Amino acid sequence: MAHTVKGRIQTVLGPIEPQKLGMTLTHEHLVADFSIFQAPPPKHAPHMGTLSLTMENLGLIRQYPYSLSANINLHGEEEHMGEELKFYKKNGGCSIVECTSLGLKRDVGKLRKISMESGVNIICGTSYYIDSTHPSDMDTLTQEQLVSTMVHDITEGADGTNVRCGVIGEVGCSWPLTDNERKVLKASAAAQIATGCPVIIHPGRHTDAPTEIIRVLQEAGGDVRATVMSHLDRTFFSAEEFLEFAQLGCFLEWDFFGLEVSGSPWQSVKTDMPNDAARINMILHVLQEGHADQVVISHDMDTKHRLMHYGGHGFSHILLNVVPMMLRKGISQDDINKILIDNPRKWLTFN
Ligand SMILES: CC[C@H](C)[C@H](NC(C)=O)C(=O)O
Repeated sequence: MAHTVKGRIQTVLGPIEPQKLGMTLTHEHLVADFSIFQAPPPKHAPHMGTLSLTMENLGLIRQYPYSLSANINLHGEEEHMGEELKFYKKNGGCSIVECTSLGLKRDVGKLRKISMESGVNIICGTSYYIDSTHPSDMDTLTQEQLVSTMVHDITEGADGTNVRCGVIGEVGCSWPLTDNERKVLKASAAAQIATGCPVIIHPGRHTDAPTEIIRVLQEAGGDVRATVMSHLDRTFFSAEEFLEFAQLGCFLEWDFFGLEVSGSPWQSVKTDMPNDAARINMILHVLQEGHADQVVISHDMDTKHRLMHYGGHGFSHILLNVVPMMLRKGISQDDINKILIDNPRKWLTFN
């Protein structure tokens, strides 16, 4: 049967009607390996790389989550992920966009199993992550070959299964953008044109990166209004930067809710990671300037220590802790519904 998903949303269990999507986290990981991000240990704990995830070590791990090799590979956590998603559903959550793309050890068969067991809709991703995770033959792969891989993942199935991808992304970009990442961006735009599938981007760590990426996508014919720019809470640091970028018309994503440690191996001394209150304050400002239809939020769960099983905030953090703080800070329930329900639904519906 022809692949007919126009006007619907493609989950790992098949297409659904948009009104079935419900409350949605737009940038998460359930099955992925982020070992490429292993960071050096702090001087006071030179051997932390081989520690176990225990209560005694949790304080150290929360400060240096990417310095512990056991913390940055989510494979093998499927049972705990299933328990997390059942709790998420119990708290009103309905759907999750799982943004593990090629280069992060995606396994859509495991995602299908987690979705079946938890009752939570999962939307999985295609395209390629950052340059350092590209396949060894990326230099010789043509843009047409990249498009073909993405279109196959969307229309036939990924990883040798019949599980079809419902987003193109997260598409990985470094700073500066490499030639192969530029090729992948153009291929992602072409795959979007060919299938009507939405796009989600991981920008490089520079305030100029998001705008450059949008320009590349637009020049390749991409639909900016069906595109999410991720990680803006670690990329923009002033209201002016957010508001100027919002004029371009894509979705803006704050997706590190629950990460409340000031530092990270990649931030400079001038770009401290915000806490949740600072994220909400900036979102409130963007809403007040008329961009309520462009905001989406998530946790970007990419390490074990953030799971409840290991003493973390879990996938229900936004619903249980962030939403009440948003209301206390003056964000209306209508705008919260836009952020968690309406905007994800508009973004994820195939054109
Ligand atoms: C998986 C995301 C990257 C490790 C990194 N995360 C943070 C918190 O900075 C990023 O590039 O966003």
